[in-house]
Amino acid sequence: MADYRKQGDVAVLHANNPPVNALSYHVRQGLYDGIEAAEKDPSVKCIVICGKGKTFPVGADIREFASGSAKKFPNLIEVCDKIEACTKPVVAAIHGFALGGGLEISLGCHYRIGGTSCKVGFPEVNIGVLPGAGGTQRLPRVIGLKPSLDIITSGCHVGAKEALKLGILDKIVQGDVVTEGIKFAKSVQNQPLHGRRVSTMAVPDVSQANALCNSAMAEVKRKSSGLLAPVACVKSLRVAAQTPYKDGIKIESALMLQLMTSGQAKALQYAFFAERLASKWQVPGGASHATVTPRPVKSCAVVGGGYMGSGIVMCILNAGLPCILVEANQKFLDRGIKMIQGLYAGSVKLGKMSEQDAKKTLSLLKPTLRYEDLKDVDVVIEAVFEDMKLKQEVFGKLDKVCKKDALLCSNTSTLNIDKIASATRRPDRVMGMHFFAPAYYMKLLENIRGAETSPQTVATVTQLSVKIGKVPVLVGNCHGFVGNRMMAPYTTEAQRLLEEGAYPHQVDQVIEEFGIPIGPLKVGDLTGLDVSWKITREVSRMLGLDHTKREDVEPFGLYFPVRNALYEKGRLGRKTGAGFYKYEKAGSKVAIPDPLVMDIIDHHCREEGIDRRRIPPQEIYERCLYSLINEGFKTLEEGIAARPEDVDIIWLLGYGWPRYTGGPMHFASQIGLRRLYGRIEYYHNKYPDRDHWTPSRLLKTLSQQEHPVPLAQWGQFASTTSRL
Ligand SMILES: CC(C)(COP(=O)(O)OP(=O)(O)OC[C@H]1O[C@@H](n2cnc3c(N)ncnc32)[C@H](O)[C@@H]1OP(=O)(O)O)[C@@H](O)C(=O)NCCC(=O)NCCSC(=O)CC(=O)CCCCCCCCCCCCC(=O)O
Ligand SMILES: NC(=O)C1=CN([C@@H]2O[C@H](COP(=O)(O)OP(=O)(O)OC[C@H]3O[C@@H](n4cnc5c(N)ncnc54)[C@H](O)[C@@H]3O)[C@@H](O)[C@H]2O)C=CC1
Repeated sequence: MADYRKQGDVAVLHANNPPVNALSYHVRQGLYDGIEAAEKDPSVKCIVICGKGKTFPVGADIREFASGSAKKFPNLIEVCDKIEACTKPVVAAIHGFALGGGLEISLGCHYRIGGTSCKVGFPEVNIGVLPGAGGTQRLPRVIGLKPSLDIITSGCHVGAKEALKLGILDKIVQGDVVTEGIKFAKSVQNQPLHGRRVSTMAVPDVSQANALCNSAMAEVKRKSSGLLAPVACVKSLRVAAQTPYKDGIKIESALMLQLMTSGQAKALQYAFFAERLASKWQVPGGASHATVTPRPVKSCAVVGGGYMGSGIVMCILNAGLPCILVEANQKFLDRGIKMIQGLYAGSVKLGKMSEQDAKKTLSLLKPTLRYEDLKDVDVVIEAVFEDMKLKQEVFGKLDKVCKKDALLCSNTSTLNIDKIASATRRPDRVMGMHFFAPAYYMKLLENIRGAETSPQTVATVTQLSVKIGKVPVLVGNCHGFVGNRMMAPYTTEAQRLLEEGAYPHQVDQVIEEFGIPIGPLKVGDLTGLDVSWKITREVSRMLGLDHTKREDVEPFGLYFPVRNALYEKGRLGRKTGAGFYKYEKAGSKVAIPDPLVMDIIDHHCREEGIDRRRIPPQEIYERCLYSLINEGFKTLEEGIAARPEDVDIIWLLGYGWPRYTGGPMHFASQIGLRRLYGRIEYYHNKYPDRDHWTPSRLLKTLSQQEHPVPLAQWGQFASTTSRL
């Protein structure tokens, strides 16, 4: 797994473990043995380490953390030390990425050169660990403590130019990096190695170590409260400044071992792989990402340039695809274009994009009022108002004007995809593409497969989703799909708690302490109480209910008396400066608990004869989160979600669920399914009229197994009639 070849008097060691040359046991062994062989061979004068295929090694093999193989001899520390101790010059020739253990290997080398587009970094904090093969000890010795703190605690990638400026790279080379590495190695083969072994160097900005580390510690605690890895990184970097390498590495190892076995690291690593699994779809009948070829997409169109549509247009333009935007009238078209131009101007102002690139990107946009202009596009994404009649009208029109193999997609957040598709003569080429707001920023795409959607449509939409920078999750068709469906019991319970004894800030505090950045009632204020009021009215209408009658809507979980009372008083949320909270002024972000709201709630309870009680935080926590999780299990048992990992990715990327718990399903596995089922059954008995407390059959079955069933096997117990 590391190829050894000689080119004249240069030994070239290629890490060879496709696709990203992760440093699994055999690669480490190969590198270790290669250095030993080169050292022993008198004809070898210098050594080049590089990566086969598309990249230099991108780090330790994450899967080996759980299996324990990461510790097996030679572990990565031993490999890096072996390289550094070599008596012949060793040059790292970096192309693609040198991340984590890959960068550590290169810091063990005596020289580092990189291609113009290479990137380096320590992304370990993202998977709950630290650069534990000397990274926290060697990097500050090369570039100083301050930039090391930034790079290691942020996990960000550093481009070649910046890496050269910092001193991580000794040279940037054009052309083939291995050829250049060989040339470079020959040019230094007679240079003394004294001064090139990083572990022997001093940290340059050591005098400021305390001040730098104190401020970095305060910053990581503020930014990522509760996360173990960034704190351990700062601790380990402080040690680098204070102790010789041989002692520092021991402390780094001890911190690494603690992190490796932490629940946070397991959850974050689970999330890493779940995210990569998401785009690997399969549908009943067996067609899958591996068997179906997507159609090429050369151009797109978006119908409706409002809040969502304009963001969707930007995703398409950013991917370098031409996009037509259709609006209902000139006024709204102008508004949409202005919104898009404004966002690009903002990016230019912030230095995220050059003016020239913004201009070039915007030149791909073609605004129009004529549906006929869409006749040649490959994919249309509709983002008009959430109204079935209107969407059917739009799809009917699109079906007439678009070429027959064009795909027609809807950004609906709740509506029935099959009903929308029924307005066309091509239901096999209709799909949901549920973007999250703001669409240009949020990574998640919930792609909804209708009953007649063809596998090739799924393949094409999945490929397009990846091209526009999203993580696509394929789900089945039901009201709210997976994400919004699970949101419903969560927000319902949050509001019902208000009637029983809690106030908005008490509910939100519990949820925010759990790690969801904004509690459900603040979210209510953010989206607008008028919006949720209208949704309740529409859903009630669809179900043939009178939304003003408690007896009608309560059994369907559509009874929100506190929200209604606030709405009727014109408290529509942030935008009016008052909702579940008060705000300094309309549009302000800081939610302030409002005694007036507490009076409204108390008054409502008196009128209804409800004895308010003190609700313990644990009850708030369980009622909001466990009801949501129960619904997640229902999406699995019905085959709406294909895998628990998909449910988790939807909540991690779409709703701000804390990544260090892995997502609602992974979190459930950590609670223990038996215990979870017991609590859900308890609330079901207490609130038998609330359908969302009916325990999921899948959860019940899993909870009754003699031994806990690993999450990856839950699917074997779910429905055989997948609606995906
Ligand atoms: C690199 C990327 C940016 C590439 O992105 P992209 O091209 O989009 O491809 P992907 O789809 O992401 O990936 C393709 C494919 O590869 C898989 N993959 C990627 N990275 C890894 C990996 N690191 N390990 C395993 N597999 C990986 C990915 O899953 C895909 O496969 P698929 O899932 O089948 O589709 C991007 O991939 C990326 O960002 N990757 C992650 C990079 C990363 O996080 N690197 C850091 C890893 S952690 C690390 O390096 C740790 C260390 O620094 C130190 C380890 C020290 C160990 C020492 C332990 C011993 C200490 C104790 C001694 C004391 C003795 C005692 O007392 O016992
Ligand atoms: N707002 C949000 O946070 C999210 C909304 N969605 C969904 O996205 C869709 C759009 O929502 P928003 O962008 O928020 O609404 P919006 O009100 O901001 O924009 C809708 C746009 O559609 C245009 N429009 C209406 N009829 C049209 C027609 N016949 N032809 C062309 N354009 C037409 C309107 O002029 C308006 O600009 C809805 O289905 C909504 O459920 C999905 C995810 C999140």
